[in-house]
Formats: sequence, structure tokens, C-alpha cells
Amino acid sequence: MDIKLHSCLHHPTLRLLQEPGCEITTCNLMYPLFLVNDDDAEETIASMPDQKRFGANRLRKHLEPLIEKGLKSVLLFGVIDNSMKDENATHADSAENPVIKILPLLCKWFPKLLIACDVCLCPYMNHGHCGILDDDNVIQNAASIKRLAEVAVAYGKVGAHIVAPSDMMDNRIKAIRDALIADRLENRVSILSYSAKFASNFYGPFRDAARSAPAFKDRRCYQLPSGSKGLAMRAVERDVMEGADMLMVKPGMPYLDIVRQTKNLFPQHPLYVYQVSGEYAMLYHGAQQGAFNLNEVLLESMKGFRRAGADCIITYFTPRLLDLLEESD
Ligand SMILES: NCc1[nH]cc(CCC(=O)O)c1CC(=O)O
Ligand SMILES: [Zn+2]
Ligand SMILES: [Zn+2]
Repeated sequence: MDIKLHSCLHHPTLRLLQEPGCEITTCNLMYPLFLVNDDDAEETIASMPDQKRFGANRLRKHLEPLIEKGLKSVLLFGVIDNSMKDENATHADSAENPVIKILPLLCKWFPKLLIACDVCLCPYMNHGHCGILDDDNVIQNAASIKRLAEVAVAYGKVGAHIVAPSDMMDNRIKAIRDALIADRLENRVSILSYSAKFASNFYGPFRDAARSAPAFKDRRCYQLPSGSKGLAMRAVERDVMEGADMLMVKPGMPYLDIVRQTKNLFPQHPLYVYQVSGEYAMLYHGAQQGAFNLNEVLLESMKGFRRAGADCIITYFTPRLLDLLEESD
């Protein structure tokens, strides 16, 4: 018999039935935001068109309509002036940190919003690396994870629901887990580990947005080589054993096999995928040059993440997707 497939495809609802588990709802999206200290700031980011760094007041105005459209969760990044950076990332958790300042306001303005904080030292370090360096510019792992745990606890104390360490130091999840328990925050704060985070060229635009590019060398001594799948799975496994509540693969589109492997290995852990700044820029500019329709290509990329096994997609396109979801109702 000739096998017929077109008979499954002639109606939109029939087509949806062929995509089980790939639906995109507001719960499947997390929106990354860059926060700065000047309350009235709304700074454009050259490398990331349509994305901005917000001060508290502008952030509130920006988020109000998005919450109306169903925005469920955000991921916060603090950005400070270079003059405030030092060798110990002092302002990662000081009273002058924009995340520490704005988080309590966000909780008050939007009590239902799920708020995650990126935990790293690079945006607050004068050298731009994700850990503390010794005199030979080598990462001091023990000192780094101690500092990262302090930062995670500080974000937890001001109301973060999720702390998301992106630094990739060894055993940071255990250090953060222990510190949260010591401060009795373990029932109020989840750990979303950037468990399979690859050293990637796709982070370029972000490093401009967050002013967090390393001043010398690169991050290959602590982020994964792009071809490594065994080591990626060891990293994921280690983070699960150390107490990660949720897992992440980053970047997204070039690493869909890793998304699938991670989901297969730990199906019980919610899995995030980060469609990073370079992917954002690539789709944005590609569409602008007429290579494809942005909305169409965006929805296709979302389906791809879901099909590969991602439960939640961290994407700068979240506002656009919220509009698309409204239209499709
Ligand atoms: N550790 C900081 C951090 N957290 C998230 C990203 C990348 C996000 C993006 O590109 O959108 C980076 C950059 C890096 O590791 O160099
Ligand atoms: Zn970092
Ligand atoms: Zn190196």
C-alpha cells in the first residue's frame, strides 16, 4: 500500500495534533533583562537591536504590558559602570548592585512574576572573568565558589525565586546549595544550573550588553568545548548530584542534540534552553535582510527547542512571542 501523509495535514488542528509536547505557552518562556542603577535609564544596545538596559522606573513601564500579555518569568542581569569593578566582584552583591536594588521592587509591582537571577562574577570583575584569579591569572576555584555562594544567598535574601549560576566553576552548585541551607533559604530559592554551557561565539552581543567581555584570554578553561558531548553529560550529571533543581543547555540552536541527551538522561528535571544573544542577532538581522520572516522562523526555532526536549526557553524574543501567542488564540 502507498502510505499517505497528506491526510494528516489538511487542517490546522490536525497539524497541531502531530506536534505533541511542542506547544508554546507563556509558561514555556523566560525573558532575560539587563538592569542598571540609574532609575530613569533606558539604554539601547548596539549589538542587540530592540533590547535595552533598564533602570527601575523604565523597567516597570516596560514590563506592565508584557505581564498583561501573560509574561510568567524573567532572568535578571545586573550591569554596572566599569569604574565600579574590582578583583573580588564587590558589587555583585553590594547595596549598589542593580539586581539587589530592583528585585524587591519587582516583587512588589508584579507579585506573581517568577524571578530568576543570573549568578556570575564577570559583570563585576575588572578583568571580566567569571571567577577569582590568582597572581598568574589562573582561576582560584575554591575562592570563586565561596564568593558565588555569597552572591546567590544575597539574591535569595532580596526575593529571587531562582538563582542561576552561569560561571561554570567546579562544584558551585554544591557550594550554593549548602549556603542556601545555612541561611534557611532552601525552601524559597531554586537552583537553575547552566549545567551544559559551551564556550561560544554566540555570546558576543551579550558581552557588549552586559559589559562583561574578558579583558584578556577567553573562557575556554571553564566553559565546555563545542564538540564535547561526553563532558557535557558529566557536567549535567555532576550538577544533578550536587543538588541542581533545574538544568540548562546553552547556547540553543547549535546544541539541540545536547538538549535531547540531557532530557533523556534526566527526564524528571525541568530543562531550560538559552537562545543566546548571537542567536537573537542572527535571526533579527537575517529577517531584516529578507532571508526569512522573523515571526515564522522564530516559531520554528521554538518548536525545535521543544521537540528536542526543552521545557522552558530563555529568549530575548519573549515580548514578540507573547504577541504571537495572543494572535493565535
Ligand atoms: N557568565 C555570564 C553570562 N551569562 C549569560 C551569558 C550569555 C548570554 C547570551 O549570550 O545571551 C554570559 C556570557 C558568557 O558566559 O560569556
Ligand atoms: Zn560570567
Ligand atoms: Zn585557558
